[in-house]
Amino acid sequence: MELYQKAKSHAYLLSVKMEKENKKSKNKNSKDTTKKHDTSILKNSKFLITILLIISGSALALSFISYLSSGIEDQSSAELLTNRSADVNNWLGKLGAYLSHTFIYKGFGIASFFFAKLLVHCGVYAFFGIAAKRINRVIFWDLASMLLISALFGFFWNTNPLLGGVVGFEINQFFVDYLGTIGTVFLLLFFALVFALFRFKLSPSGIKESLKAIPKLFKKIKKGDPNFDSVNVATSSNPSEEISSVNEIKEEITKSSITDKSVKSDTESKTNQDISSSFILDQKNLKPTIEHSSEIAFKKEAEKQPVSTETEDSDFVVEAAKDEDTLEENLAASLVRDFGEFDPTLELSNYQFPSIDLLKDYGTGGITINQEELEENKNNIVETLKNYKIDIAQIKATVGPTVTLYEIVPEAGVRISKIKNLEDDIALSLSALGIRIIAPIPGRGTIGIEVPNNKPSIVSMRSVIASPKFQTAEMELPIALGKTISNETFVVDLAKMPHLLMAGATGQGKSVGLNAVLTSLLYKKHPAEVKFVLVDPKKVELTLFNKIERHYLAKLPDSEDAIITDNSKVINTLNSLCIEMDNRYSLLKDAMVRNIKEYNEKFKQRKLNPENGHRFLPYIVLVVDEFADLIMTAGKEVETPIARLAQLARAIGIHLIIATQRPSVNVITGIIKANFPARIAFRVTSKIDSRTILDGQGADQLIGRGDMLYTQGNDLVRVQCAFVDTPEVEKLTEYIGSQKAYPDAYLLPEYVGEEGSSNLDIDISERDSLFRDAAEVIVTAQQGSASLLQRKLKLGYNRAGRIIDQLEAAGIVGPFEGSKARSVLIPDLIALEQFFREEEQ
Ligand SMILES: Nc1ncnc2c1ncn2[C@@H]1O[C@H](COP(=O)(O)OP(=O)(O)OP(=O)(O)O)[C@@H](O)[C@H]1O
Repeated sequence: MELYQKAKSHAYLLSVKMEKENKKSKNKNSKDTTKKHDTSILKNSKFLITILLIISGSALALSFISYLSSGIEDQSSAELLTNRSADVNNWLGKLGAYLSHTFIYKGFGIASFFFAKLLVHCGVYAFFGIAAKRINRVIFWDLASMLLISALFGFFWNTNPLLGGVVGFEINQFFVDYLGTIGTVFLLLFFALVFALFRFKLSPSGIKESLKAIPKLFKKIKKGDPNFDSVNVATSSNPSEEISSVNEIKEEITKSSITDKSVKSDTESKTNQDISSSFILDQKNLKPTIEHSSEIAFKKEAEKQPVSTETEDSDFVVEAAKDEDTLEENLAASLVRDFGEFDPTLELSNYQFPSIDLLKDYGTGGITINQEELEENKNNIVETLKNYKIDIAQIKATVGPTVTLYEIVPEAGVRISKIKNLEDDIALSLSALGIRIIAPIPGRGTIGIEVPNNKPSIVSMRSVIASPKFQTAEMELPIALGKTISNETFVVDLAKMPHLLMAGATGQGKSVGLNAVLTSLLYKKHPAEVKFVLVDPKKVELTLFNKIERHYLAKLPDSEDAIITDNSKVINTLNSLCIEMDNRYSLLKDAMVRNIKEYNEKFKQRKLNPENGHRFLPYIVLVVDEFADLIMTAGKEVETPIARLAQLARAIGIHLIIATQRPSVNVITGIIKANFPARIAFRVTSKIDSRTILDGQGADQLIGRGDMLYTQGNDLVRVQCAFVDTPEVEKLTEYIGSQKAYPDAYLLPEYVGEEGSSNLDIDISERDSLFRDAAEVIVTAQQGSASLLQRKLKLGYNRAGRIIDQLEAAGIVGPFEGSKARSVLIPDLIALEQFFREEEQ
């Protein structure tokens, strides 16, 4: 029975999904028909423009040729554009003569051909829909060529005004006036060199290589190397040389093929001859330009096509297998070249990171050292130890924001455990709370006694955010937790932790700690890079973050608030995160990478196709403010997904931060503890609690108000947590919230839990209050779909799904039918009325 119900709920889910997709495609279709008309007009006009460009470019080239051949004759008539009866020689009439005269004589000389070429080039590019970037490149280089060639002709061949045009002449006059003739020569040569270097991407090493290649080329020609292909020839500098050498090679190749394959049939040698003759014909057009080299490559491709040879036996056809085409250039590389790397922040490219001024400066500026206090404490420590016959060789104090560390080196022969046992006695003599003895301090060879300062100073969030250590941190998810005992900013990477457990008695600074974590991430990460899932059973602690919902928060598709305060919704969110985790793992598997960092890197380099479901993956940080409360109300239902996420989510960028007041073993269970190596302990009330959270004592000796111990599996570090007050968080979230945001919060995958599953034996008394209305909607529309109910009755997904199940149980709609909507078993409203009346009897 259970199985049947499960299968049914699954099938039902599918139907709802299909329904949605159908709806989407329908919407799309109706939009398409309205848009179709517009797009066809657009396409036609685009096509007309491209044709116009090609035709006008070709016409311009023809008129230039005609102008150059009939030349000077038309110069005067060109002035007579208004005179209809005037005779002109230009093939394109008066307009052709006028344009040619303007471009060639008054303009750029024969370099004006570049203009005609430019028109044709742009037309062809636009026709094939080649990226605007490449068209811009062509325009730039053609205009630059025009100017340079015009200037060169204007200077070196200034006897004929048609070569350089007025522009070439004027440019040179200008330079000659200011630089003299020799200066102008150098300048022009310099420009020509710069042009050659950038246009043809020549480099000194490239030129050297080409020079070196020349002797090899000759050797190959002499040997008649059949592998020597025409593309190599195209790079040689002298075109006439190329043509003759290519012909030589062809002869060589034909000769060798004849001698090698003398046994071949006549028909075959005929084919060879055909191919070689077409090859030679091709080489006639060969000039050392890029266009020609690609033409040759194209010919070669053509030669690769299957060649079917008919032998004497007409039934026997020999077909050579076609070679596979190879991609000349890596697709991803060409995409990156054309569009640049993918930028995840592009959608909110104007997003301004919050400035440090939003945070309050608590005016402490640093630590105030109280010499008297230091001296007194030192004497007390030395004296107390002396009372127990422990002599000290050396003592040193390091003043931190809340505690001072006294490092002592005992005389030789003193047992360390002896000092450790004196913890309470030292505390008594210093009459201070929270004395902690670290014996020995790992790696220092000393014993540490931490004594709280009389006047602790507040570590402001502002000071830690502004610290170079945080600002320059090269971490994925840097968190500035506070300052260590030696007053150094303490920055950790949440991505490395990979999950964080926070515990401490009430009022000891957990909420401030969570705010410090979130603030750090807000200062360092763009909204596209990190998303928060906030669970706040206390309902008041994290509400301020509501303002940044559409920037930084993630939520379930059907939930209204992004911040989850209702424990029953947490279960759905956690399960949804598990689905997101599974989805991300399959994306990673598909991309053949091991973690989110590599995946995003690959995605940025456009190596992953968004059409295959790939997308930029932001980090997801799940924050639970009161975990004990969750465990109390939901128990295993919460523990299982949390444990799953904790075990597996590290590689795919989901990190958990869990805070709890009660670090007892039934809250922080073994399975959770095992997966949370990074832990923060604020002050706790008992040694047992300290042991639960830190696997050792120490947390019970803290002094509270943000004094904490941090461990990542090995050493304990005492840190004073940075303090960030509610008004500061409010300012910060207001600043971010006032900026342009995404249309919605980041949507997690849909999850329908137990409550959404169907139960066919639904009791009439348990029917939804909208059951009757829903039945009417369904019968009127004759379509049994949950999304219809959602729309018409403005219901949430789960409730609509439940009503559909009840309708099925009542026999109003049929069972789930895959992609189709469920059939409606009652034909009209009258029959429905009848149905209800019968049911009531
Ligand atoms: N890092 C800190 N520096 C200075 N004072 C602090 C710091 N952290 C906390 N405090 C003080 O302690 C008070 C209580 O802190 P907080 O609200 O974070 O405790 P909590 O552990 O979240 O308590 P609860 O579990 O009852 O919510 C704060 O109002 C503040 O005055």
